[in-house]
Amino acid sequence: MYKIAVLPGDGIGPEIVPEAVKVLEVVGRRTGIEFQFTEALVGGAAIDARGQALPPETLDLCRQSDAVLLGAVGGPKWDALPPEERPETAALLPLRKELGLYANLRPAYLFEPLAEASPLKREIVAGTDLIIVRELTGGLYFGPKKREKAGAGEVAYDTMLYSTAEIERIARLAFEIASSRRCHLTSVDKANVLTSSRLWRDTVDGLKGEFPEVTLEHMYVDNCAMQLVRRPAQFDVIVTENTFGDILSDQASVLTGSIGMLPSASIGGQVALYEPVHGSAPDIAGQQKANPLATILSAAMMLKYSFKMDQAAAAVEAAVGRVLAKGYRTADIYVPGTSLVGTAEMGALVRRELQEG
Ligand SMILES: NC(=O)c1ccc[n+]([C@@H]2O[C@H](COP(=O)([O-])OP(=O)(O)OC[C@H]3O[C@@H](n4cnc5c(N)ncnc54)[C@H](O)[C@@H]3O)[C@@H](O)[C@H]2O)c1
Ligand SMILES: CC(C)[C@H](C(=O)O)[C@@H](O)C(=O)O
Ligand SMILES: [Mg+2]
Repeated sequence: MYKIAVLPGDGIGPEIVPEAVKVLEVVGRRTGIEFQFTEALVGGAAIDARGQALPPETLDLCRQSDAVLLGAVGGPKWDALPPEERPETAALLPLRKELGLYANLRPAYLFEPLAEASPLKREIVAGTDLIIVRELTGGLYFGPKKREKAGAGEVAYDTMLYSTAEIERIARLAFEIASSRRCHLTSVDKANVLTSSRLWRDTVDGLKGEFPEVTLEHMYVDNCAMQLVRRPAQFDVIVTENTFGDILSDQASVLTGSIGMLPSASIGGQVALYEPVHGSAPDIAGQQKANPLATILSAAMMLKYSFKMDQAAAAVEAAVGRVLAKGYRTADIYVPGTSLVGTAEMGALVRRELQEG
């Protein structure tokens, strides 16, 4: 039996997360493995109900679970709060930090039927199958920061701070992942300007000898942003700093048709956390327009990484592929000639394929 903490959060979270939970229920029935789901409050929903973005009982539940499934947090309702009380900084970042989730894996894979859904030409996106290994508990997000009065105005700073140990553990994981894939690792930094990037580059270089089968290249982040939309097929595994990885993964999502397609796994601690790359999408919340596939594919990553159920994970991915091949699309990936469906309908279609497959 596996215990799964379910944190729907805000905006479209309560619409997409149940679709992934129901997919896991089908997997449970088919494999005979019991999943026990317990829901908890996080983000704006927790601020409203408990006055705290990350209530202690939510953190305890996560710690006592075998895996965490999260929707998204934040939205305009809580935007006026001071930075330290916002759902993003008071719930999501501490949750990742508390659980020790230093590695965030963000695969960007193009399901072939979606080549038409990308605004980029088919010839450009063809062959997109990369994974961004984003450092998640250090860097610019977590270094010393301050905002204070200075003369007539104010000054503010954030610090991109890394230790050798922090870089080594994320880089080693990225080398290992590259080694299990197409053996090409791109380390992305801004070493022409940033001191922390110099340490990043030197540390990554220091691990090269342990992975002779992997070809390592270094790339500046600005060039990487350009190369991603020029020739994405050149990438296999990208390892990078927290903020760079955040930005590059949203960009990579466009290659796959939509940000509604990108799953993620945050690993490194006792309990891993799975969430779509996108946010709470307030502009479409409550309308059954959200694409649940990123969350369903995040659940597939849970099966693979937390429960070592590789076959079941592949079955979920294949079911998603078949639904897309049959022409069903949520609004974000819709093109004329395909069949427009809502959030719950898309979830039900994946489950039907899974049951039949
Ligand atoms: N992990 C998280 O919890 C997380 C991640 C990113 C942003 N956020 C928060 O979410 C809020 C909104 O942020 P934003 O608008 O910059 O980013 P967003 O990812 O929520 O939305 C960006 C755009 O993508 C669309 N989109 C996102 N997910 C989609 C889906 N599943 N299906 C279809 N369309 C989808 C939205 O409708 C919107 O047009 C903010 O408060 C932000 O801080 C949270
Ligand atoms: C909401 C925000 C703090 C978060 C991040 O930057 O990590 C989000 O953008 C993400 O990509 O998960
Ligand atoms: Mg982001």
